[in-house]
Amino acid sequence: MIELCLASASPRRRELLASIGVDVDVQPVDIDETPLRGEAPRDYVCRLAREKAQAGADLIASRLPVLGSDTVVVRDDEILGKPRDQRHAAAMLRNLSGRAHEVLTAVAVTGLAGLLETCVTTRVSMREITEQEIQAYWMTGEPADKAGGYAIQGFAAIFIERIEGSYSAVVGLPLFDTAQLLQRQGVALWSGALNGGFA
Ligand SMILES: Cc1cn([C@H]2C[C@H](O)[C@@H](COP(=O)(O)OP(=O)(O)OP(=O)(O)O)O2)c(=O)[nH]c1=O
Repeated sequence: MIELCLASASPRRRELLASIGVDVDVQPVDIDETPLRGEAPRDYVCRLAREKAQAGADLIASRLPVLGSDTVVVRDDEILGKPRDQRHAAAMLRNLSGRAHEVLTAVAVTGLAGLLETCVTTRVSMREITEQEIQAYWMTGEPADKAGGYAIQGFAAIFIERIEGSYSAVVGLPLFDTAQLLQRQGVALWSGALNGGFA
């Protein structure tokens, strides 16, 4: 039974939810993703997750809970979203090469319990990446639709030395924290966890 609407075009988010037993109706939304002047990265991702969830709720006819989410890479307080083109992607990877950065993923869920939200920070350490690797990586097609221009779940795994935090959050949805929000909204997870935690 479908118990959740996913306000997202991201196949990763749909697959991550399926992995904990949550099938969704998909309702992509189109919101303005321009940061506000002086907006802190954390405030920005939280606002976008909320706006996606609310835009989804406004579009659907049913009263299903609606989940919106946003992921950004942050380096020295600068928000790195999706690359505009190859040059931009290369510049992002040069900036991340040989250092640690943070990945922020916010999740918001509308429902009977009101609008619930959370934001998860994961620290990702990358080894140094050569110019040749940067150019070759673009050709894989992977960077184009990913925050920071890389995919930890893909070829970029060979660049990532260590993470501290949530792997699933880097891929697009922190599963532990998301499960807690969904249970508070009464959404059933895999069958053994129907009423887990917050019943
Ligand atoms: C850092 C990183 C990001 N990503 C993805 C997660 C997000 O899908 C994407 C960041 O863009 P988002 O704007 O968060 O999401 P989206 O445009 O894919 O989907 P929607 O707005 O419709 O919900 O980057 C990875 O898949 N792997 C990674 O290692």
